[in-house]
Amino acid sequence: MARLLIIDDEPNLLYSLQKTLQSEELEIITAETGCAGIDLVKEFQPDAVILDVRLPDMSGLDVFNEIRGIDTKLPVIIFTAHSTTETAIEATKRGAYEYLLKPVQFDQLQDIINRAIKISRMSHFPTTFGEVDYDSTTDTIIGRSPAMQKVYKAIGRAAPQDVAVLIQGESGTGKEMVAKAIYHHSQRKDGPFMAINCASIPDSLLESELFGHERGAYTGADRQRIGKYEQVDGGTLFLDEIGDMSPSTQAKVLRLLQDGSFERVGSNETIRADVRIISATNRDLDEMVESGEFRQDLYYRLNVFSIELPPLRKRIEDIPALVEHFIKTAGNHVVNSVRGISDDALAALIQHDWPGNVRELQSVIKHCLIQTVGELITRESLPSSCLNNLVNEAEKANSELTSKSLSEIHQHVEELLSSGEEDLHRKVHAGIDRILLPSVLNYVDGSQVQAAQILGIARSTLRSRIEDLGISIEKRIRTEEE
Ligand SMILES: Nc1ncnc2c1ncn2[C@@H]1O[C@H](COP(=O)(O)OP(=O)(O)OP(=O)(O)O)[C@@H](O)[C@H]1O
Repeated sequence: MARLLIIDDEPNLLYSLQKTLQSEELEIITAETGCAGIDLVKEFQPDAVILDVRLPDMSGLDVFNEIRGIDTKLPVIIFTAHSTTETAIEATKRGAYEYLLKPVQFDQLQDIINRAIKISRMSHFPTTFGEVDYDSTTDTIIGRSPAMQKVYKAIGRAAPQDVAVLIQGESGTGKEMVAKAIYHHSQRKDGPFMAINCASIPDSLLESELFGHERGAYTGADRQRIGKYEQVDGGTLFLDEIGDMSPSTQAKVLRLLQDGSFERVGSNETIRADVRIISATNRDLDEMVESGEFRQDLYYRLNVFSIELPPLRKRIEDIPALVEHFIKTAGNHVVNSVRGISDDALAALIQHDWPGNVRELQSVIKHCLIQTVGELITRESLPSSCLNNLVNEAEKANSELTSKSLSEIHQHVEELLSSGEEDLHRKVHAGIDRILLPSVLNYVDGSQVQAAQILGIARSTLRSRIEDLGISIEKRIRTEEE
């Protein structure tokens, strides 16, 4: 369960925030003074803090500085009134996560809290690979397939070098986990970490989110805003879904990567920041560069080091370990008695093609934990989406049976080859057509129109094959009784 500390001297506000925000996933702790808040940061180690800039015993900025001294990575959301926005802006320049004007809108607050908690967890809890330690708070990348071993080596090589890294792979393959692992194994691991999902923010707001804006820069910009790039100075910025950036944002990000400088939207002042960029995308950037949708120069800058995450269907040997891992970890959220999976259920999971990759497998296991009554996940508790492939497998088996019956043809080809015959294509095809064409024609009572349709060839082709092979057609005339 995540923890949120709210430091505000208005008891009514504390009460209503506690009532509305408290949930099964979020515990709320409150303090009415700066000193009490600082003590709670030490004692409870919250995942995020909401801090009012005006407190009875200390200035908000001093409280913020103290909190930073305890935990540099703890996201602090500042509450401010119009009269104290300067202090809030100053705190954001020093790395506060966000500031919000009172009275706050609940939806906006909820969204910011969720994002802050996510960032807090990403920057506090390391990601490792190899052995899993279920007693610790580390997040482990599971998989020992050769494809994943390559990924681990790449993380090991990329992390200590202070260069841009581009992570590519289909959705749900673990790109965010890899980004986190690179950060935690880098020289900047004690510095700030921020993440922006370029696809989830409307393009008009993305530039402002990244670079900030001046008051009046555009309609609705009623106050200055500090961008994430400025806030994360000295740290690491994870740009997710980079393929979704507009050409104008691409141009600005290119400049950042070239000389580390940028301007807030609506300002001429050039700001410099020292930020390592890790980016990720599930889109084919090579193709986007070719079609002109993505700048080639930016692609080169982002792609100093590249890591490709393989789709799950190409590393099916990792499925048993992932299933075991998700049974153990998803069990923290779902009450169940499941200890393992039956062989036929596991076989079905291995045969599925996993378009949603590891994320899909994770939610399938969660589904199974709810559906399963006993200790083993069985085939009956799998969602139908995982069983579709079994039908396809059965079809494949049927076509394999047919090919077995055609093994005589194979033998015939071998004989023709060893006896030095020529014109093999015509001869072998004639053999097949002598079986195929009469069967189909017989099936449709001699109708060449229907036979051509079933065979998937032109009527004229069918006619000339019939003539070439001298096939006689028995045309049956249907009687009324039939
Ligand atoms: N190898 C792995 N071991 C354990 N868990 C994994 C692994 N790969 C992915 N996951 C889990 O699957 C989910 C999706 O992973 P993640 O968000 O890193 O994928 P992604 O590639 O960034 O997806 P998207 O492109 O949709 O953003 C997460 O819950 C993550 O913990």
